[in-house]
Amino acid sequence: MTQIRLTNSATRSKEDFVPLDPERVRMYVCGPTVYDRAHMGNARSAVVFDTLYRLLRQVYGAKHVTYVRNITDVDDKINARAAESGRSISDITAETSGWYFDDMGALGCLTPDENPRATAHIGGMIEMISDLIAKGHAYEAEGHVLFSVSSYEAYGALSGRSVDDMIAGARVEVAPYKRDPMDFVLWKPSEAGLPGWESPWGVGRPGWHIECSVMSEAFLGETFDIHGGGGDLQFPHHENEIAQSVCAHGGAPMARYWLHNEMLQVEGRKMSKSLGNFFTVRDKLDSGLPGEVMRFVLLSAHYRKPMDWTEQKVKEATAVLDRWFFALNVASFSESMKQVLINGGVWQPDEKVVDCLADDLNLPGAIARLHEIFRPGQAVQMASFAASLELIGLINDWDTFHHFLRGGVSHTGEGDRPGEVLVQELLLYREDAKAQRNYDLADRIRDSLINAGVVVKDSRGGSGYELTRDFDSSKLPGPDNFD
Ligand SMILES: Nc1ncnc2c1ncn2[C@@H]1O[C@H](COP(=O)(O)OP(=O)(O)OP(=O)(O)O)[C@@H](O)[C@H]1O
Ligand SMILES: [Zn+2]
Repeated sequence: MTQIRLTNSATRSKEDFVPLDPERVRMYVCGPTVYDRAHMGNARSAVVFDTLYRLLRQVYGAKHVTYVRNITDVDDKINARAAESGRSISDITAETSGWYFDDMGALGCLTPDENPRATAHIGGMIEMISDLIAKGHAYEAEGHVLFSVSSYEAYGALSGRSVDDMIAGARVEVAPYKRDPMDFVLWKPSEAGLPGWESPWGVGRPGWHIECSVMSEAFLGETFDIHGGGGDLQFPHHENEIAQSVCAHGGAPMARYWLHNEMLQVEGRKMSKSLGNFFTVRDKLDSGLPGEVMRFVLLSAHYRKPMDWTEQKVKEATAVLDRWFFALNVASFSESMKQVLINGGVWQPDEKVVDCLADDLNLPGAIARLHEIFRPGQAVQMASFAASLELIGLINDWDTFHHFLRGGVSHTGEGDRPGEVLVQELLLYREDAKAQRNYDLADRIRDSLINAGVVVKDSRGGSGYELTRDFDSSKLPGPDNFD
């Protein structure tokens, strides 16, 4: 089995990934606060963890991986948006989360196995908060419940900072009801007009951090394998999640591997809603940019390095995908042909691509390898090439594939001649036939190619071809002729 290695923020080192239970690999990722369209920075996080999810499924089997990503649908930014727009909170959160799934889907992200909403877990939050109070890790003050940071010795271990550094470096809200400025809110009172739930501390609503502790436990248990999110969440959000979970669970660790994606930047600063320096995924989709191109741009940098979004990168990604998708030839890799290739054992991602991904999600390396193995017209290689693209989410279904080519991205392949795509299709079809030991069919396909002026070159790795000067595409039969 491929050994995955991951850089664990908690230990600041690259480690062998060993799941607690390989039959049930568990990952939790902090999802969106739903009051606005996702911007390209949010998309980077979603795409990175989607790619990790795909790798885990490849290595451990799709049935053996559980991916949970929450939806924060209770938050003061949502309340503010509702107040200024005159719309109801539930309208806004329902619409925005729908957008999120649509937009991330357009970027080839699989829907996580569980997508819990904070508001469906308020009961669990009240329970965990009561438990933290009972265990002496939290206290009530003026209708608020606060987590007492001094009650948890390891506070700050994830970000590797001392409490003093944290106070200096963060905008810590000083409030009269806090015993210590680092203490953070688990529960706060809600005035009329704001969302509120009955609790032992009066009508109120949860602070942000508690939802992730509660929902990860609900779906993944007290200790699970991977916790992910953007590097901007490492402190204080993840530090606080750990404090809550570890203290509620009698010292059991929360997640064993903490992964953080670096930020998508605009001129050196984090793309963010609050700075206003963002564009949304939807803007780009509406302007006609295919989701595959956006995903490719996002995958082209290492997830632990900051990256800028530039038009040059978009141009390059478009040119590469255009060449790749054209060579993969739309028509021949039909879903049924793919099944044939799968059954014949031909549809397997390239081993070195998998190895690159397993090495702390080295996507630039994986993409370099894809350039290396790109062999238009060589069926077996192209099947493995396509399976590799599928593994990193660049091909999801064949409709997406068609949509990309219809998306007005013109073909830039060098030197292709009319009918050449059909030659490639027929060669692929012949590879299938061989994989199924239907040599009679394979020979008939070869003869028809020779008849049209194609030199078929068989080698151990698959078949290549050359077009002679007499090549006449009108003499080629369609794959259907062989049914
Ligand atoms: N510029 C960025 N680059 C990479 N990931 C980001 C970026 N901005 C936010 N994220 C990540 O996107 C996910 C969803 O975050 P969320 O909806 O809370 O966005 P946000 O942080 O509120 O956005 P903003 O900072 O723009 O207000 C989180 O995992 C967060 O770390
Ligand atoms: Zn979280």
